[in-house]
Amino acid sequence: MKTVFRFALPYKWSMMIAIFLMLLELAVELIQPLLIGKIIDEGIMQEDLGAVGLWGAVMMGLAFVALFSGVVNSYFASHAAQSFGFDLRQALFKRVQTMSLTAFLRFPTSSLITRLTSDVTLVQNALFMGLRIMARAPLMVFGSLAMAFVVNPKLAIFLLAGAPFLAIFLVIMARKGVRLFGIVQRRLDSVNRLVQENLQAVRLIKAYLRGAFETSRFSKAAGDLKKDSVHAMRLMELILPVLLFIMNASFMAVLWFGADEVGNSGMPVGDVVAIVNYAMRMTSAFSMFSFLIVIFSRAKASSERMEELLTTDDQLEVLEATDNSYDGASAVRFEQVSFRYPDTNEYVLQDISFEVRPGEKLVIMGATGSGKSTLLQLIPRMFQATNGTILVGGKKIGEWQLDTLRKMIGYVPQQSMLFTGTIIDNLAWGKQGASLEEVEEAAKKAQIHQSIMRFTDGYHTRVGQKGVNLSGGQKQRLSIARALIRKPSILILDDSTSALDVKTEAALWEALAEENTTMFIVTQKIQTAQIADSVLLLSDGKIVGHGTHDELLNSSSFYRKIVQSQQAEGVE
Ligand SMILES: Nc1ncnc2c1ncn2[C@@H]1O[C@H](COP(=O)(O)OP(=O)(O)OP(=O)(O)O)[C@@H](O)[C@H]1O
Repeated sequence: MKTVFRFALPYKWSMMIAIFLMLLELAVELIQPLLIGKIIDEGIMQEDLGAVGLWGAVMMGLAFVALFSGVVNSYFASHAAQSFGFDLRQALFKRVQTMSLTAFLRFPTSSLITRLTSDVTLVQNALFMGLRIMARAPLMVFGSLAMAFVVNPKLAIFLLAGAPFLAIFLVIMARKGVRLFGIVQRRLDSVNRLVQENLQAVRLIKAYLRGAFETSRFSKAAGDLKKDSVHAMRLMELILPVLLFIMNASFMAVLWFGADEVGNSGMPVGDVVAIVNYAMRMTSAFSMFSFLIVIFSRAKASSERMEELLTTDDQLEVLEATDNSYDGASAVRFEQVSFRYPDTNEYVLQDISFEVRPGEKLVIMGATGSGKSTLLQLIPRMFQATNGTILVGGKKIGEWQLDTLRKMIGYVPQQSMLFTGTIIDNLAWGKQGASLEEVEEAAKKAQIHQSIMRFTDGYHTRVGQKGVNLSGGQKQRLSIARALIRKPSILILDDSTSALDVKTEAALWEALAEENTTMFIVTQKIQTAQIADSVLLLSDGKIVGHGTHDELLNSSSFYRKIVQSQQAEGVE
């Protein structure tokens, strides 16, 4: 909890004022029964109306102090809790932004969403409730008990008798609560995951008529959430009846023994009334406890989940730079690189060595799952190579500042990803402060300018969520334009031209030829391989051929088979 509640420190003054006012409110409440006792003993029993008036006026005055303290306490408690929640959410979001892909594999997206939404809200509410009433419950219990002893120790002893049972019971329930609410939050992760997947795959689900199947999957996840929530809440609901039972037993003992003492030993009635009043206050404080235990168990479970995210150590290793200059000899060079994904045993890339010189175009081909995307992701250090060395501009990639390295690279992933907003927003996203001219220039090169101009609103056409109102080829070209706007020295196209027709693709290569950009192109199309400077053939994570189209035609049966299969399909 420490890491999470550190974010509350900047609001320590608001919290301290809130706590002070809470204590003031509490002190007033603790004095009230004493005054009731005085009204009875000095006023009613002595038939002294003046004393009733005096103590009554003091009670009213104190009630106003309590009212004022309560209102101002809420003001400061809300400020501290809301600001804490805001800062915590920002910090978590920032953490997610800087997290490596390795860490992303550890935290599924749905779980990240729950952590940034529901978990933050639960902890934020706990802080608010803490500042409003947390200290009240225990202090009210101890304060009432202490005051009861001041008034009449003989009767107060009955109130103390149940305390050890209550304390043990509450500790056990709090521990169980943290565990059970941790499970509830994980169930919420699963529900979020299903909602997210279903919303993303809405077309697929409709096309495959899998709506009913997905609904039943959702019912199962939501049912599990309900079952575990009910289980946790039922257990928590046990707290109040048990507390009330113990308190009522003490209460009865006070009344029974008190009545006896008033009759036989002349104990003042005011003492009994005051002790009964303290017992009632203790009971209400205990019922507050049951509520607080639920809130704090949930908050503890949630803060542990956030802490895991905030403290996960996944910094990419940065090597000491030996030389800052870009030697220009080779744009990218792999030296005996092997890679396996974190927490897996199998190497998906083995002993990969090749070199691409500045401005050259390398085409990577291979069967599905042969490691093409993985290889490309190593260049901008999305993942770190397990063995071997990768050099960019003659320098080990670990020696580059991550920002500098990534600024040099335009990366177009296999799946085009567009954000909700206009086309221009999406393109300018590639480079902060890009001008309209730069956007248009990139769009022209990516062969998408004319399509954009055909839209009624041109560059200001709104793109639906994930680009739902655009064709696959349009999305791909917009993604390429977004990468080109950065004027990258290295352009990585991971099967990003698959939806383009032959003519458009040829026009794209022609436009890109004017740039001195080093290109890595994953494709299945032989036409693209023909215009590349070299072709790298991958099979099961190993290089099985490397050379120009003509060289491979002579040397590689693997390559000839690809060519023949495309000729057979009439692609050439
Ligand atoms: N996050 C991951 N964790 C573990 N293994 C992974 C992960 N991503 C990919 N793999 C495995 O790595 C291997 C190579 O995958 P990769 O996506 O690089 O292949 P690819 O050649 O690009 O395939 P495709 O042409 O189908 O996109 C596959 O066996 C895949 O199962």
